[in-house]
Amino acid sequence: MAAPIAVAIDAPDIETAARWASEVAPHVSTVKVGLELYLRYGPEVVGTLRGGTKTSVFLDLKLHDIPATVAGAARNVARFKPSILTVHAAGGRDMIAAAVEAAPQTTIAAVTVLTSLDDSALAEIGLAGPAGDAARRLAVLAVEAGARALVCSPHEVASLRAEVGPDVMLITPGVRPAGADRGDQARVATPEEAIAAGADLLVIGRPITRAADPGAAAAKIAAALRRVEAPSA
Ligand SMILES: O=c1ccn([C@@H]2O[C@H](COP(=O)(O)O)[C@@H](O)[C@H]2O)c(=O)[nH]1
Repeated sequence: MAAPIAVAIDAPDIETAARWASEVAPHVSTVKVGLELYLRYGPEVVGTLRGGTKTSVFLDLKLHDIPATVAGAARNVARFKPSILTVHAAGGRDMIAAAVEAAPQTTIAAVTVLTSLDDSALAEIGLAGPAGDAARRLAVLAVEAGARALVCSPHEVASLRAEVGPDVMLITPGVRPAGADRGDQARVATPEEAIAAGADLLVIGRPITRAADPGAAAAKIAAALRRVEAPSA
């Protein structure tokens, strides 16, 4: 079975994106399209990756605007049937509810606190921290507004799970295999730690896509996750 990994296909062009996606597709459940590709190619990139791989396509556009504008945007992209669409929880209750209502066939995932932010970055932008507390506050708000999925760092998975229960999908970027470069990510953990904490879907980009062999890198992480899920096997 494909591992619960969404590979972040943050590629400079659609040819590279299609190559990475087809290499990782045998090993993972999902490929993720973000702003870099979507702003260049629009819906074409969703069709290309879905057609070439048969994996789910997660559209990580992190919508954040007034409710009417987000509703319109969510309605438009829902036509391309992404499995998941992200909005920023900080857009507020009405904005999240508007996205959920506008895209009933798509799982709306609310981004709590970006995994690139640490406590001092949060203080600088005036968001009451620490990050774990802010993520919990935003998670509760988002779920009350109708979101069925949350994006958080692996560090917050256990406390969010306790807060929102078993039915909300917890999606974690900020995942780095042991020894991998953390780059611009601040709140990180290994794939094994994230899955053991109870994450449903791990978002992993550069540790896979920038490897010499992305397919082999994805297969190696998928195998490590299987060992966590079935420790006695
Ligand atoms: O809080 C967040 C929300 C989204 N992301 C996205 O996940 C990937 C992570 O890529 P890596 O190369 O594994 O760092 C990227 O597409 C981000 O836009 C996130 O990192 N943190």
